[in-house]
Amino acid sequence: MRVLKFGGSSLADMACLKRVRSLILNYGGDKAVVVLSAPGGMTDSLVSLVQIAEKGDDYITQWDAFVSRSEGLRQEVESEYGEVLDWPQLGQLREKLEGVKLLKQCPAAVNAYVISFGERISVALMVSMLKTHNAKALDAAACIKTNLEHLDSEVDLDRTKAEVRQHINEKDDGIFVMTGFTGSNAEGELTTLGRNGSDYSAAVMAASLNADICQIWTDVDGVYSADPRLIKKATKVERLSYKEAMELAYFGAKVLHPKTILPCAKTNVPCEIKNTHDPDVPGSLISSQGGGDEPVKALSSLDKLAMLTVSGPGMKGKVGMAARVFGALANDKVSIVLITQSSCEFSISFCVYEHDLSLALNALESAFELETQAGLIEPVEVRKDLAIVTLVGDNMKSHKGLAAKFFASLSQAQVNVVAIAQDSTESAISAVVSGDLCKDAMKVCHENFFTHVPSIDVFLLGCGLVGKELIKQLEKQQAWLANRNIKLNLYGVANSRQCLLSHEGVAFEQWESQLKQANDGFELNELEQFVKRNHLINPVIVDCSSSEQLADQYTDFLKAGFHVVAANKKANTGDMAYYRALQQAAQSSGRKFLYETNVGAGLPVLDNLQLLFGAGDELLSFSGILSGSLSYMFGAIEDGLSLSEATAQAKRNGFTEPDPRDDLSGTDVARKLLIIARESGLELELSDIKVEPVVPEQFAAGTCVDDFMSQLPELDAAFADRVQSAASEGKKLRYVGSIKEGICRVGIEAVDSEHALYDIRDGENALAILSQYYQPKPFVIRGYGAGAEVTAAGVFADILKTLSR
Ligand SMILES: NC(=O)C1=CN([C@@H]2O[C@H](COP(=O)(O)OP(=O)(O)OC[C@H]3O[C@@H](n4cnc5c(N)ncnc54)[C@H](OP(=O)(O)O)[C@@H]3O)[C@@H](O)[C@H]2O)C=CC1
Ligand SMILES: N[C@@H](CC=O)C(=O)O
Repeated sequence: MRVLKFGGSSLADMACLKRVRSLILNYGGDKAVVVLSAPGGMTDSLVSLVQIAEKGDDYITQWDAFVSRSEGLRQEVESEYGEVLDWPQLGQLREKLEGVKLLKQCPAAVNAYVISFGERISVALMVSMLKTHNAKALDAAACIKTNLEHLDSEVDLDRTKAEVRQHINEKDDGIFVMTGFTGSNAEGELTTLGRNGSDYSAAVMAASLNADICQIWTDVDGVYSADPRLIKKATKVERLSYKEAMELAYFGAKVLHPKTILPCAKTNVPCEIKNTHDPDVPGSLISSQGGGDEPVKALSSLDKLAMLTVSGPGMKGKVGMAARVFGALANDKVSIVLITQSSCEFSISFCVYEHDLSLALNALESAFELETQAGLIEPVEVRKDLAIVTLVGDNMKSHKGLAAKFFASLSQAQVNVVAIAQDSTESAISAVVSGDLCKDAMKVCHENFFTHVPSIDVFLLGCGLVGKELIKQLEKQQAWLANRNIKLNLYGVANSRQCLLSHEGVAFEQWESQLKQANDGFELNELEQFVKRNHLINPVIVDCSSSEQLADQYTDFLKAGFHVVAANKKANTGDMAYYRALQQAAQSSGRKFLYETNVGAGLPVLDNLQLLFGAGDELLSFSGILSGSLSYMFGAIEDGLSLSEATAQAKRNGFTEPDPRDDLSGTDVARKLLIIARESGLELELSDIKVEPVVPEQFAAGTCVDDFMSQLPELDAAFADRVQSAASEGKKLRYVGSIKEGICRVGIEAVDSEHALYDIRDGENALAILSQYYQPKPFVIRGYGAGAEVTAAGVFADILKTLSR
């Protein structure tokens, strides 16, 4: 014997009904009980008719639509399969609705009658469609026995078993078609099993008949690792235990009615979820064996919850307080979703559905009226808009560290945990979180437990030389990233005037033209809204501008939950208080502030220094060439170029700062030296760095870049003389930064062929770090220290570092 249940979406129209007919014939075998829901959307129409009638309003438009849909289905069936017998009496239904309208109220028994009408229509249609196969209608009211409640009633399994066996005996073959969602009480009155209760009807029938299987046919392939509407990457779970299925159904897996599993579990009947539209795809099988070694099977979430906390001195050590709290709620039929209690017994917190909140508050108010007056119980504390995220898996008990991973994931998603609960069998861990963060929590947990494809969500500010090259590299590396299971999305690009944000991700081939059409410039608020709306969990602001105004906002970026990756050196060379504030903001927000390219462009300078200092090393002294453009220019001048020609060439090569005066004034090198000094623990300001500029200070002041470049030839002769005079002594000029005994200097040095920096030219940087661990020979880093490619590559590497803990 098999039990097959078809939901409303599988019965929505004639095409669906015909598909279900053939599924019954293919999957039902010789002997099957088929349980049917109402045609999709029909129960909603009936509920709405009751609501309109209860207000005493005219419902004729809705009624006509209901009749036309029902009669339309009947005509279609009759034209192909002959007369539909036992067609439900629409006239009687109308009479009931008229009564409701007149009285402006709908007794529960009448309500049950009206809202269960759709199932009767489905059964009448299907029995007719299967009359050639001798299908018989089975009266659910005669079989399924419930408690006295008319709505949302509970099935009495023992009585039902006895009744079912009266109607179907072991020897009977054939197809029995039964209405889902309904039963009858001890008074013989019609009852309903709660919305979507047809699954429950099917499970009860399967249990009563000790069926071989209970198949729930629906519009999805099975139970998913998370709700696929929330998590696009959710995957089907092929095998589950009854317990896993129950936890999932209870905590929000919409594919299963929470009450469905218990009857099957009690009688050890396997339950299979199958897709009506894709029957060949294997479904999810729920059985006592469960299956699979994975410690975590799925994640579920439940929203629209409120948490109530009952507390006060009268709670402590008082026997029976919990019983009174929950007794009061049970009396008023408030369902409790989750409970936690503090170990000091001072308070009990629990979650209820928001629609039950006022009922719960009233119940508690009357139960504890006297204690509240006496100050023994505090007024009940309420938190609304909450959700529960639950991790489910029978094998969790044999794996350590899953709870830690769960809570680390929530923290990674910047989600605060309001309360937690774990069942003693360790097959479910739940966290109560703010409702608006539920999707973020689900996304990160799903990523960490199932897909293992972490995402990085980039917003690029500044798309000049370095920024543009970065976009090229991001595009080029997409396949490399995909191979390593990393999803790197570029969600926004901005220049100083415009900001392009795209929900689908900025198209690599079109970003320039699209940015041109964007209206306003970058605003942090807008970016925050964008991240919220799109539930992005690893947002990174990448600053490839040289804007001071952006650098001043980094602490706000970090506090707003963004990682910050900066090629821009202005933030780290602001005043010392801001430098400290940045480190502090990164630490307290749990977000990263990364700026490897601030010194040596793509060379691994700062990372190495931080690791060395972290391991207890101390800087003794530093000396090096820190400017790629000056390294290039000084070499080019040795080869015969003038200062102005060499500067223009360095600019064309992308080695100079956006304003080359920053290089020639020594400011850019001073900034880098200051950053090295600060990283090594010196508390200095930019003004503390002693700077000898390449060009006189007054020469650079006041003019714009173009004027400066056109006036620069005035200095060519004097500079050529200086280079020449060094050469006559066998020396070369190098622009060197040094730290000795806490004093930082940058300036031109003439070095001979024995000097380590003699050969450093063509854009190369060289850094010699003499430290406690690296002496008497220093730790040396050498390589190209400027240029769009190496810098963008360094920025890219920083972006990838946001994934590491
Ligand atoms: N070149 C190199 O080798 C290295 C450079 N760097 C650093 O990289 C940064 C970028 O250099 P580079 O690419 O040459 O500079 P560019 O001048 O080529 O590009 C700067 C970009 O920043 C944009 N921008 C300016 N202000 C803002 C703002 N408020 N909001 C958003 N965008 C803004 C500009 O927009 P618009 O066009 O509208 O002005 C432009 O797109 C600099 O800070 C530099 O010090 C670091 C290491 C090495
Ligand atoms: N202008 C800078 C670029 C890197 O920071 C340089 O020349 O080194």
